Amino acid sequence: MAIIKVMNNNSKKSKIINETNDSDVFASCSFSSLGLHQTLCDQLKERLGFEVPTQVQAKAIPVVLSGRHVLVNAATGTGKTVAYLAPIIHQLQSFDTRIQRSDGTFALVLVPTRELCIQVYEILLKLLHRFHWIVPGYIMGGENRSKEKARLRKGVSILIATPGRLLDHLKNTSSFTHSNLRWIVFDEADSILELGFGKDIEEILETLGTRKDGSPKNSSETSKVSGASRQNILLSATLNEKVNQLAKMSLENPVMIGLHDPKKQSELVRSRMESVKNGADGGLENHGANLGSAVEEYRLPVQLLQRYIKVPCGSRLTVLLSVLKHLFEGEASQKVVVFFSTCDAVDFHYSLISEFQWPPGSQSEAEQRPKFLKCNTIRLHGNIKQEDRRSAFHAFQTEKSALLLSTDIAARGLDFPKVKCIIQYDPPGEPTEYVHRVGRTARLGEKGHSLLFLQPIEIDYLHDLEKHGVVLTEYPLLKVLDSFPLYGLKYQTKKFESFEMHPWVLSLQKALELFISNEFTMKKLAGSAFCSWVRAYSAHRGDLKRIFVVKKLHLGHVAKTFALKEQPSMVTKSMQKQRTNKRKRDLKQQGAFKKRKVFQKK
Ligand SMILES: Nc1ncnc2c1ncn2[C@@H]1O[C@H](COP(=O)(O)OP(=O)(O)OP(=O)(O)O)[C@@H](O)[C@H]1O
Repeated sequence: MAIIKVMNNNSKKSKIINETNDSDVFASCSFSSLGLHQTLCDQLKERLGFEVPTQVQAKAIPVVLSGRHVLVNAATGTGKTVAYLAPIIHQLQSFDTRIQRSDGTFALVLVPTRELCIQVYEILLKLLHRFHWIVPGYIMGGENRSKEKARLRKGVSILIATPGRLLDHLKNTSSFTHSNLRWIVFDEADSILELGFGKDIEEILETLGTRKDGSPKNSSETSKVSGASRQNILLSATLNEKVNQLAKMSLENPVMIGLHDPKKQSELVRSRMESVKNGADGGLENHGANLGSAVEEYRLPVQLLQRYIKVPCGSRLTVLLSVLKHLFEGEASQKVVVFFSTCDAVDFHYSLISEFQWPPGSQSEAEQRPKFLKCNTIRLHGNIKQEDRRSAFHAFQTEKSALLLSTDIAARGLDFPKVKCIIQYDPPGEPTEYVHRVGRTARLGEKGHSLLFLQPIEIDYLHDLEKHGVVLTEYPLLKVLDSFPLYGLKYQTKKFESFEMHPWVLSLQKALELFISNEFTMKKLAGSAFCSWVRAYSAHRGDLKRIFVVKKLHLGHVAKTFALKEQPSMVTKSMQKQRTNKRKRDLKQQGAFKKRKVFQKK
């Protein structure tokens, strides 16, 4: 019963991670006492400023050093990256014969996004400063393939990769040596499958010959680490069926770290017993992980203040802008992330925030009027060019005060220092997504707060979160709205039937609509954002369709959230597109295209 033993040991050694004070976040031991080489401990201190390990590092490092397969489940921002990088580096530097570039790749770290790829690579670079013979590298979508090929040909000892690009090189780069591969790490394990990389992962594991038994595919291949078998490591802040799937696919008799609360343990045992009873299993020791199907209780940092804003659809935009204004005017250095459901929505809000001025006035005084929001605004999403994505990511990392508008690209694993507030303007999909999004703040014991926007018709989402032990309180919106001065108008009464009737909201909405209607480019952006937002809303899956019901939306009110006076005709638009396509097809068939070209040349 190795799994249970380890979990019992862990629960004796440490307290639950989600506490606020340092002694609960950090372990009372040193990195060297965990068995790490002194030079590596020095690097952790000098390059990263890490004096002592976090609780999860203290638990995971010895287990990774032992060579067992591991599943680490720990809250966001608890230091999971170093928990696997440090022991891998320790092992690599300790080989009797120094490894060489020509030995190829020893460790592979799979991550779901390009930004996370760069982030892990940068930490790795720092840790390897004094181990120059261990070569770090990364391969990911959007980068130059031939340059990557050249790097792989020369040899990369520790390779960080996104799954699609890795598979591409496994198939097409014959000089990519991986016969010495000893570690495969799945960072943000649940997300890798959620983002649709499932097939790629199966193929990767098949190609690398490491489905569970860990033996290299070709036993005749000489291995630098002969005798040592493959070790697979899975890390995630949330557990769900996807992690279960990946664990079953890749882990053999794993040690579970973080699954130490009694509820999870008994779930694990129960689901194991059921499998045994059904004849599908032989016992706890000999099989892959199974996390059971019970509803998982999420572990969020307790210092995280979680609130929701219940706001009618038509007032969402004005409320968002007001809350942001309140935050940025309240504190000199403020770092906020706002999550949107689509790239178009990010683009629209980015342009709006960058250009909208306040108080409203005539065109002639436009140059003197200040911006409504005085903050450095950055945007990040998948349709931005790779170089711009990279610089946006770095800009938000280094800025002391900034606003990041992003899709879920920024939800997983990204470590932006000092983020104080997370706003989920468009609600997340699965509750796990909620956890990862809010996990960008309140990291490693720091303070942070989060705001979830919900329309009155969506309020049941709170019950879904409650099932996972996540309880939110209501944000004092009225107090915030009342704090804004109105130009020329006075608040008649403090009681409004709905926020839509609040004088501040009314005047701001009017100014926004005027601004959009006068700016052709903005109107176009708003139209595209509206269409993609409705499409994303209707794409909610499974159980969430019960809460996010597109038919219950008043599209006129949705238009108001993009400061449009009326809804753009999505139907007409798509019909027009269909008609144009059909006309083109017909013309092509008749050879009319050619004739027209000849005619034009004349
Ligand atoms: N031992 C340590 N001492 C001080 N700071 C640390 C230590 N370990 C990690 N950190 C810092 O804690 C933060 C969170 O670390 P990391 O990104 O590895 O967390 P994570 O658990 O992987 O989070 P997520 O689940 O969001 O991916 C980072 O800023 C990192 O630099």
